Amino acid sequence: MLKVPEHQVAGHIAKDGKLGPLVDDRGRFYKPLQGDARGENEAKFYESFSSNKNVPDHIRGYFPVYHGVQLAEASDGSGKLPHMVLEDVVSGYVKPSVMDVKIGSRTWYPDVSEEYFNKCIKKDSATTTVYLGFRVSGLKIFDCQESRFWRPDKRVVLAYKVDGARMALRKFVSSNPSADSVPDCAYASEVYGGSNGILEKLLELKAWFETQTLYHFNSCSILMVYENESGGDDERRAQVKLVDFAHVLDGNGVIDHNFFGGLCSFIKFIQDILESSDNRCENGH
Ligand SMILES: O=P(O)(O)O[C@@H]1[C@@H](OP(=O)(O)O)[C@H](OP(=O)(O)O)[C@H](O)[C@H](OP(=O)(O)O)[C@H]1OP(=O)(O)O
Ligand SMILES: Nc1ncnc2c1ncn2[C@@H]1O[C@H](COP(=O)(O)OP(=O)(O)O)[C@@H](O)[C@H]1O
Repeated sequence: MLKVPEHQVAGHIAKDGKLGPLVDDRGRFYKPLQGDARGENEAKFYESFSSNKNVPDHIRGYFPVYHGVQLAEASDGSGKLPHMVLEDVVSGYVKPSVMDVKIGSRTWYPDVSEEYFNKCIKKDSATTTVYLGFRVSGLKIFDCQESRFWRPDKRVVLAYKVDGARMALRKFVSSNPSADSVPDCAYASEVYGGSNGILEKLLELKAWFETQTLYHFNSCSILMVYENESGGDDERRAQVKLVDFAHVLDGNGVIDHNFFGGLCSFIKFIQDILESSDNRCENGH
């Protein structure tokens, strides 16, 4: 039986009779193909990527595993529709904190319709996309002090300016994300830092983007996840995955400078948070 994902933070959501993704209880995420070119384009990307021998193995891990397209009962009650069957990135997490960050200083790309171009330009300038090369698209953080999830309204998230984006990235690794007080960044060193942390993963991705010319990842997001349930091994299981390939184009031998630049800018924000939280620990507060 498919159900609405509990931890989806952005994009089209399967509620109020709308079309959106579903999950099963075996770790799979079913993303419906939208009735326009977007769905087909994304499925085409997954097909191409899965069989592309030029993608290094260590880079594949940054993408959800693709299990093909299957007919499934759509969330909007319209009957059976084709869905891309993907690895559910948050399955197996008990209390995941999740954040979706759309990378790039523009979401439009050559040859889009004037209508789409105008829509993108408007959103890109109203958010931090143009200025920072990324924008926070959605987040849901487990507040360990309050023992509940905290999720700001979508309109609030899309209104973040530079300080808002920085604050969200600090809150993401804090034990007090919903408080009005300063986020404590209590988990920065475990989640962003360390050899299994998010920064290391982003740097590995960056190294690939320095030279890869296979694809241009327009309007694509980095999904960050980690666990808040304290298990025996204290493992945060921090993950970085790229999602949303509805607007990916062939790279045609050209570097994806839009994604690469945004990724570098994003990395700098994470490094700054790590540095400032390290200094706080060293100073004893
Ligand atoms: O429908 P909206 O206004 O929520 O916009 C969607 C965006 O949500 P946002 O408001 O930026 O959080 C959404 O952004 P996210 O995936 O949420 O970052 C997409 O841009 C989506 O367009 P597409 O599927 O990428 O072509 C956008 O969908 P379309 O409006 O293009 O269908
Ligand atoms: N493979 C996945 N596993 C788990 N969650 C996912 C996966 N893909 C997407 N999501 C969730 O769905 C949200 C929207 O995904 P996205 O592919 O951007 O959809 P849309 O095309 O509707 O914008 C993401 O922010 C994330 O929360």
